[in-house]
Amino acid sequence: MTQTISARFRLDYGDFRFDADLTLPGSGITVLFGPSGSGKTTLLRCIAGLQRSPHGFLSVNGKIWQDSARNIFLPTYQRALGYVFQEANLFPHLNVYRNVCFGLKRIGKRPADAGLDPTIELLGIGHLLDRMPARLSGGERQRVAIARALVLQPDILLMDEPLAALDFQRKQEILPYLTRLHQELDIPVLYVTHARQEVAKLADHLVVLREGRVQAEGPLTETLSRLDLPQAESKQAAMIWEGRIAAHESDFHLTRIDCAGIELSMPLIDAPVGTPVRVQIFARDVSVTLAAPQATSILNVLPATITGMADSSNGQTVLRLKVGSLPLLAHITSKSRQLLNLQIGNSLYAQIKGTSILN
Ligand SMILES: Nc1ncnc2c1ncn2[C@@H]1O[C@H](COP(=O)(O)OP(=O)(O)OP(=O)(O)O)[C@@H](O)[C@H]1O
Repeated sequence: MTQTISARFRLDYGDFRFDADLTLPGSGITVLFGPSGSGKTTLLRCIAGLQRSPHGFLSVNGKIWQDSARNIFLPTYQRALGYVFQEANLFPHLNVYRNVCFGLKRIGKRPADAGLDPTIELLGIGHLLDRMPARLSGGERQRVAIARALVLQPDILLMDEPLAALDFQRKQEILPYLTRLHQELDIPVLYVTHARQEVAKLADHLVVLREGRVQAEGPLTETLSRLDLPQAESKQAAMIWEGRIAAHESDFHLTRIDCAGIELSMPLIDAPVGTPVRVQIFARDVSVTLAAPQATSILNVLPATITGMADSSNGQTVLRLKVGSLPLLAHITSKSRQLLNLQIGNSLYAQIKGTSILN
């Protein structure tokens, strides 16, 4: 069976035209990113069959859900999908347990057969089963909504800004559950967000939409390191590295992590050695030096090679570096680039302040 999602949709709303042709991984989290009105929800709605693209094709891990050329269009209820919205939309008159089990009757499954217990455990809602929705926090409500979608054992999970309605604190509470979901779920998840923290924590694959078209698409680090996209120049430009906790230096409140053989020092992470982590390194926090500094306060000085360079009109240059096998972006002034006479292929050192790296 082909473990991919093939989606081709063309839609005309008059002022807005949506035209996308995507082949996405059949597992992991694909984040749909893009400005307001770029077509992220439209894409999810086409996948769900809530919006019918007259010229469309959709297959999800080998199952054809739409093929306009052959006049195939499965209505939403025949598509094995879970859809989680910004608002949890729980039934107010049913307790958590009955909300979670609500859709099971329709698909003819009993709770035990639907893998209810692991889902409840995964989302940490076991202690809430008797509660009514009015007595749940926003984050708990969303966890229930995700559980309700997952017990249906869908072939794909669609999540449209599931954290957008939550305040900062609630977001921080729910993110670890989504990270677990990410590690344990083997169905594909399409996840719409505007929030870079969610991209950093959750994305395996990134689709950047702009004005109804796919501007870029690919594995996370590959896409984030593309210099031809406006995001490379933005103040928020960052690279995500995956690694494991190698050691703690508790006296200094530091943790050392190992990312594909590269060791980084960063602020203490409260988790055991060996725990997988994702760290975010902002391009604005990376500087370069041609010679290894002798005495520096900067803890992370990493041998690197320049693999790409782009000057912007505002006197800034974006460098794409390779550190071992990992890509890294650095924002420097175009003046520094000129003074150091930097060229593609040069070897140098990337310097990253330990305190600037985010977990
Ligand atoms: N049913 C519809 N009829 C006409 N236009 C529509 C319809 N649905 C969406 N649009 C238009 O399509 C465009 C894309 O909308 P969509 O909701 O997909 O964007 P989005 O990227 O999800 O935006 P946001 O981040 O604000 O949620 C918008 O210009 C919107 O006004």
